[in-house]
Amino acid sequence: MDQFLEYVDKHQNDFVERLRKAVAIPSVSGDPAHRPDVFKMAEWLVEELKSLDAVVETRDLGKQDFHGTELDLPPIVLATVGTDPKKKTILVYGHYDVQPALLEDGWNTDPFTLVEDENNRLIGRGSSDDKGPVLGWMNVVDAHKALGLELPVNIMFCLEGMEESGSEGLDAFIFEEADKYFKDVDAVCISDNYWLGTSKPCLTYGLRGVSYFHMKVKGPAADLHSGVFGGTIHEPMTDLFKVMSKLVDVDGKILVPGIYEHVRALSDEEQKTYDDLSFKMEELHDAVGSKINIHDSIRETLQCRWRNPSLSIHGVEGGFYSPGDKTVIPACVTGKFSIRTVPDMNPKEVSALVVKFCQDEFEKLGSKNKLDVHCTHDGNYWLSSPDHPNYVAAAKAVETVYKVKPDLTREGGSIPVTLSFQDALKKNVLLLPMGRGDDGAHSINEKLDRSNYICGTQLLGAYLYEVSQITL
Ligand SMILES: C[C@H](N)C(=O)N[C@@H](Cc1c[nH]cn1)C(=O)O
Ligand SMILES: [Zn+2]
Ligand SMILES: [Zn+2]
Repeated sequence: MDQFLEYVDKHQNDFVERLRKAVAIPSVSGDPAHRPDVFKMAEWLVEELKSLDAVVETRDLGKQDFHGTELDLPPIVLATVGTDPKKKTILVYGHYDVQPALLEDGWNTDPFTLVEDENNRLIGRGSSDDKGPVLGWMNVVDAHKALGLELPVNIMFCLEGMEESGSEGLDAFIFEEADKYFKDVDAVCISDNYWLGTSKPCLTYGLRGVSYFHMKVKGPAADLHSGVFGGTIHEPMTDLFKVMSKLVDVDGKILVPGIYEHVRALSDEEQKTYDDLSFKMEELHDAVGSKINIHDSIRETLQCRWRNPSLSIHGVEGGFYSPGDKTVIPACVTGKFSIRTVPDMNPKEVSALVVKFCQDEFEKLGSKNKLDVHCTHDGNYWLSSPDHPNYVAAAKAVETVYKVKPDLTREGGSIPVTLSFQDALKKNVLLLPMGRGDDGAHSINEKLDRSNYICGTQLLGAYLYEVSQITL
């Protein structure tokens, strides 16, 4: 393992170049205009994996209905490095699509040009979520190939291009392939989340689920002049804002009746898991870039992030948003919001409660406009245990590379495929993040510190050595 660790350290710049090439492909899955780039990213990965002597194949997932338009779904990239029956097989999952990013959103540099700043932060969309970690696994294979070293395990890659847009088609694929492509898998490792703070690595054993909603209000046949029609018609945007304002209060409490009914009560045992975490309020302030926290204690803040549901309002499609003062009445507007779900909430029940509440609130307005509200995608929460040998192996790897014991964390974000792998393969799934809590995933100026990318590559490799030695 020492040879490998040393090689990674010495070849940092080669690995940064690999990340530069990946970031340069704007593989935004949520934007149909970028769909060809998502395909380009898949092709780039295929070539890169082949150059590492992996046996690579792609699987077509069919079509997506994108608001009435048919789009091709990007392929699943599958790759295998090694098939030695005497070795364990570790399945690594990651995604090659990214969130949207525009310079005018407030980025300091072009989001799809990797820039290293004076603090050795590698800035670019997808650097942390999730191109850096995906390339981290490839760097491990690369280092072994260059050194002529045998990998301690067989590695299987499963890379998707729709994670940021609901992972359409992936669940069915995993269940279908559980006894086929994935039949030899011994354990799963996913590097697609973040440390709690900025200084200490963590192992993550829980995720929130997510249910995403679109609420469309339409009335006039086309956008109208507000001077001519203002005050004479029911306005879609006014109706939308009225209903949206009923969803959540300023302290984050969700106002949809019944939504908290199945939220699991906090046990004494769970209470203890919030002690001794290396996270300070200042780190939260730094990550947010402001002191707008609802709760003053770390304990409450983390409970709200990890084990309580939350509702966030994301945006409005169809409204006027450009600079200047356009006096328009938008004809059709769609409000977008999501609920992060937790044990023991049920996505179908959540959806039914939300839809009924919005319809009831709209009804109360007495508007003649039309409302359509529905859940566009959902994914369940996931909760495991950090006691499994897969986690023990990862904790040893953290100690080898970082000389500290990792924090044991849950995550407020969602990776619905985690639960699918666990249920379909009946194997343990570990979340082993590479990036820091202040990386700004989904935000402007997303970054991955060079040290996290390089030590993260070492960590993923060290984990493979440790897991090869342990009885799972
Ligand atoms: C935690 C992971 N890196 C992530 O960002 N997941 C997304 C998944 C998602 C679901 N709908 C849209 N994106 C997230 O938690 O928002
Ligand atoms: Zn991600
Ligand atoms: Zn993401």
